[in-house]
Amino acid sequence: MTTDNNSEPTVVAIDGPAGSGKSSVSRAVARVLGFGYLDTGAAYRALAWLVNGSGIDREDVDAVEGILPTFDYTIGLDPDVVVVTVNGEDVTDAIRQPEISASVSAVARVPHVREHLNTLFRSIVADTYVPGVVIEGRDITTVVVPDAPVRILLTADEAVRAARRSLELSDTAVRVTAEATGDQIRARDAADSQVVDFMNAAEGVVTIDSTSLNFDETVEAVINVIRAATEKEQA
Ligand SMILES: Nc1ncnc2c1ncn2[C@@H]1O[C@H](COP(=O)(O)OP(=O)(O)OP(=O)(O)O)[C@@H](O)[C@H]1O
Ligand SMILES: Nc1ccn([C@@H]2O[C@H](COP(=O)(O)O)[C@@H](O)[C@H]2O)c(=O)n1
Repeated sequence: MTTDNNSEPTVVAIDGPAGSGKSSVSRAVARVLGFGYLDTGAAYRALAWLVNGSGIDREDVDAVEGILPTFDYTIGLDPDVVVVTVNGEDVTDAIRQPEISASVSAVARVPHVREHLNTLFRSIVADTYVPGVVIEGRDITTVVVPDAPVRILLTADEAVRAARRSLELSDTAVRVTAEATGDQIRARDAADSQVVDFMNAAEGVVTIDSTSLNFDETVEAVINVIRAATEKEQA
């Protein structure tokens, strides 16, 4: 892929439901293209971690908004090493714990939180020196960078997402059935869908359904969309 060193980074926006492969596929795509990778869900998770640790009631919108000025957040863009810190503390692993997955949607539904984090995401992308950035989440194609040259909705059937996620979890000390994982995915998607639509592609957004694709085929499908869009832009 040709890129101009003096130009803005090529922004690849990817949305999708829980377990659709956004983070793993985006990281792989970023590696292949030499792009940065920005996981926006990590910021919502990190804020939920701070809220939980502060003893704040996460349903208390004023209290959640009130903690934002003390939320000093950093995340790296290197797809090989994603390190997340809050107020200088490394929370990379802590934000992946089940209690954070179960509580993050409450924090993410606060409008002021979303505005605050969206401003942060845009400034991280603007300040980067890499040729491109793959940025993934729930409202990237519609709210964060709706004018991105490449916008993709990555999806897969719910049962397939649950099976993939439960396979991943069964590799760890936590043994979770596909059924229990399916319930968690459904609950989080239902809560998150009340705030943003990531189940239906907005106008101009390309849907990639990986239900019957393996991981490498999905990465290839995303790269093909990026190549087609950037070649069209350069023509
Ligand atoms: N096409 C695919 N074929 C097989 N496995 C896949 C495919 N795409 C993703 N996976 C696997 O599915 C699991 C879930 O993917 P991933 O964590 O990237 O999803 P996600 O959309 O980022 O989820 P969340 O929103 O919950 O963070 C991972 O184990 C990943 O390797
Ligand atoms: N653009 C986004 C990204 C994430 N969220 C919220 O964060 C949660 C965790 O996201 P993961 O991608 O790590 O699963 C997610 O369930 C949403 O509540 C968001 O609102 N917008």
